[in-house]
Amino acid sequence: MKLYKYPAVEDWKKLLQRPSMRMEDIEKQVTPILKTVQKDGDAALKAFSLRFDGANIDSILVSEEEFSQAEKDVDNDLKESISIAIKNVTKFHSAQKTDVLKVETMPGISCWRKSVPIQKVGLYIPGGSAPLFSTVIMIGAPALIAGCEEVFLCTPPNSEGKVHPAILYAAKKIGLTKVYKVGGAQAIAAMTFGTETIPSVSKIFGPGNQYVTAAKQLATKEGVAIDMPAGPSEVLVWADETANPTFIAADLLSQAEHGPDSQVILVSTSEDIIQKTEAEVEKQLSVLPRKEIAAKALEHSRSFLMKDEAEALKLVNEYAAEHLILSLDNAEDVAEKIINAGSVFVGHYTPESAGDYASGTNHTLPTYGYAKNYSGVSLDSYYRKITFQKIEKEGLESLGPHVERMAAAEELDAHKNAVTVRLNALKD
Ligand SMILES: NC(=O)c1ccc[n+]([C@@H]2O[C@H](COP(=O)([O-])OP(=O)(O)OC[C@H]3O[C@@H](n4cnc5c(N)ncnc54)[C@H](O)[C@@H]3O)[C@@H](O)[C@H]2O)c1
Ligand SMILES: N[C@H](CO)Cc1c[nH]c[nH+]1
Ligand SMILES: [Zn+2]
Repeated sequence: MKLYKYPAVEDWKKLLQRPSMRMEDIEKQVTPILKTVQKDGDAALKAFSLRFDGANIDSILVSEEEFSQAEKDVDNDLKESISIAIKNVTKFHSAQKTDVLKVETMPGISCWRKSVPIQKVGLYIPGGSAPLFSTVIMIGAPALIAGCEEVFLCTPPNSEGKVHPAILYAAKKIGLTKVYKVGGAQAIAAMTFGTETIPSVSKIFGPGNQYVTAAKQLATKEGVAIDMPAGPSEVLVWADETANPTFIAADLLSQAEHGPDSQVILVSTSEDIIQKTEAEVEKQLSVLPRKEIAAKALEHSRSFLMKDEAEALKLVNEYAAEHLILSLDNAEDVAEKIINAGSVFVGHYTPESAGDYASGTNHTLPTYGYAKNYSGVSLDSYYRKITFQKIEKEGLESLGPHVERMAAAEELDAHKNAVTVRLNALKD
């Protein structure tokens, strides 16, 4: 991790850049995949699975037998942990339900807003470099809590054409039994256009690599909604002199190990903490099974020595990290001042991994600085909010003349007439 001491504000934008490929370059690779799936359907899905995953797929839909085998292959300890994760995620997301909001804006005029679940949603579960069964819980459980009618998931097969048993186990455990063996941009294309086997959906959820994320963004041009751009994982740790370098190094490596295009950032006003953390990162990295992946991510990761807390706060908000860890003595106070982040982990004993798996918050979060304008997945992501209104006769009598006047001023006589004919009827 390269260290930048007291970086000048005018250099921040460049120094805080993510390592991802340029969108135009990825689009060039992804667009032909989308077009081919739109044209050739299942045949294209099978061909891309062979090309990108080395898998020969017979049936794209996971069978009952595969689910039963998965049940046997997942050990009881892991089943217990999955249950706890489901319980906490369900508890946090169920609490996000809101009542119908009804307001009488004037006597005789009622306006209300109701959350209505999106009917057809497709979930993408990453599986290229690690089988992220925790994502099944994160984006599957809220879909069911919200009451979405059709919910299914797509995930890449391994080279034997199989889906990891924990993905199938977690899916069945939360009540999802339609799983399609297809990954990457081709899965996003299938959920966008539909194929012989996979139905098209109204909204696509789920994180993924740069190809998946670019495909999701392109899917929006076809009228499909997406949760958000949730690409390669990132974490920013802001640590003061009370932080423990062993903890911080572990947190940084936890996201660096996701992929070579992940990025981790350390911010501190203490050079001593930065140096000790760098040493710990080297030590812990050397024994990590995924050390090659993590080492690549560290090549474009950075440490920033800042002159004071105010400057550090500005830099942290400018980066808009997917995950922000506040390893600070006054972490709770600082948390109040965070305006750009996907999810914030407050205090020395809040590892980011807890949120990845089981504390209750959602791990599907905006990356690449999109935390400036997008939220992570929550129960709300599965609803549309529909507004309603009912106007009684007395309400129209008091509001109607104002609407007539405004419509006339906009020179929209038909709008005005829709009120006038009713007011005239009331006078008769
Ligand atoms: N932001 C979030 O909320 C969040 C959450 C979990 C994971 N993630 C990220 O998700 C990503 C998962 O990535 P992954 O690769 O392990 O799995 P993945 O399932 O996203 O992607 C695997 C697929 O990528 C496609 N692919 C691979 N190389 C390709 C190429 N050259 N051209 C076109 N397509 C290609 C293949 O079809 C393959 O099936 C990681 O970057 C991880 O950090 C993000
Ligand atoms: N850190 C990822 C989100 O960026 C989520 C995850 C799943 N499993 C492990 N981690
Ligand atoms: Zn993670």
